[in-house]
Amino acid sequence: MSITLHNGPAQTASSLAARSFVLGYGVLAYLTFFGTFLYAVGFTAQLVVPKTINSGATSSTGQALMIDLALMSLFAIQHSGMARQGFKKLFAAFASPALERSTYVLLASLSLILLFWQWRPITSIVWEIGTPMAYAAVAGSFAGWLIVLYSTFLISHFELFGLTQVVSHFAGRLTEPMKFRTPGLYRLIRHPIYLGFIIAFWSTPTMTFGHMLFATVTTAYIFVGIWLEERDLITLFGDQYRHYREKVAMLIPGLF
Ligand SMILES: C[S@@+](CC[C@H](N)C(=O)[O-])C[C@H]1O[C@@H](n2cnc3c(N)ncnc32)[C@H](O)[C@@H]1O
Repeated sequence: MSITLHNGPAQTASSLAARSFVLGYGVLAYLTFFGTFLYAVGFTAQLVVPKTINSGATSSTGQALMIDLALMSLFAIQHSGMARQGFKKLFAAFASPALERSTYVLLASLSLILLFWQWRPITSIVWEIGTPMAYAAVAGSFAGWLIVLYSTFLISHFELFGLTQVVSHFAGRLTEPMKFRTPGLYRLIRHPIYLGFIIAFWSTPTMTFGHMLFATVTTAYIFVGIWLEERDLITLFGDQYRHYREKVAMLIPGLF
């Protein structure tokens, strides 16, 4: 639900220009996210895109390890830091809150683009699966990406990526804070988006050391992200989230 702001009949040209800027910025951020998402599929599955997790400039294993860990750390710091309520309050003191989610999405996408561009491959093989199981592994990875995308729609895709906020701002309405939702997969597990990522990153017919480093660090980061996110969700939704956490598994129904 949204609330209409009473701007009066004489909306000035400058306020229209400001609202158009916010809208354009949000659309640009969304398109950057969507392009980055599609590239991420190709990057990890090594399909279609020019630079993948197993290609690009080669360096010594030690150097590659340091560069890749630095790139993943940069993403983690940006992604987790800006997602916290404290940062959101700080942002609102300096800029329109309508821009907050889009800025978060834009900077997360840019740090991922940097990672894709500068990622150093480490191509020693950890496992290699022959056909027909190789096809199953590729299908598993695509299933993971589909779970991610589908789940974003379950909890409000366009709000998650900032478009709802900038469209509401353009229309002169205040958007209400994001609601707590538990449709579909969210009735089975609390974090289907993160589960989708884990499946997408680990399900591969050829696991190189570099790919395994990426999958291991991102999986560990997801567990830290869950801990931080659930702390915020309890602050925001209190007992509603506590009861949900008691009843619904984190990632695997019936296990944990
Ligand atoms: C990248 S999404 C990941 C959501 C969830 N952890 C998952 O893996 O499906 C992170 C955002 O979703 C929000 N969120 C998490 N669970 C939610 C729910 N059940 N309903 C609405 N928003 C949720 C968090 O507050 C956060 O802003």
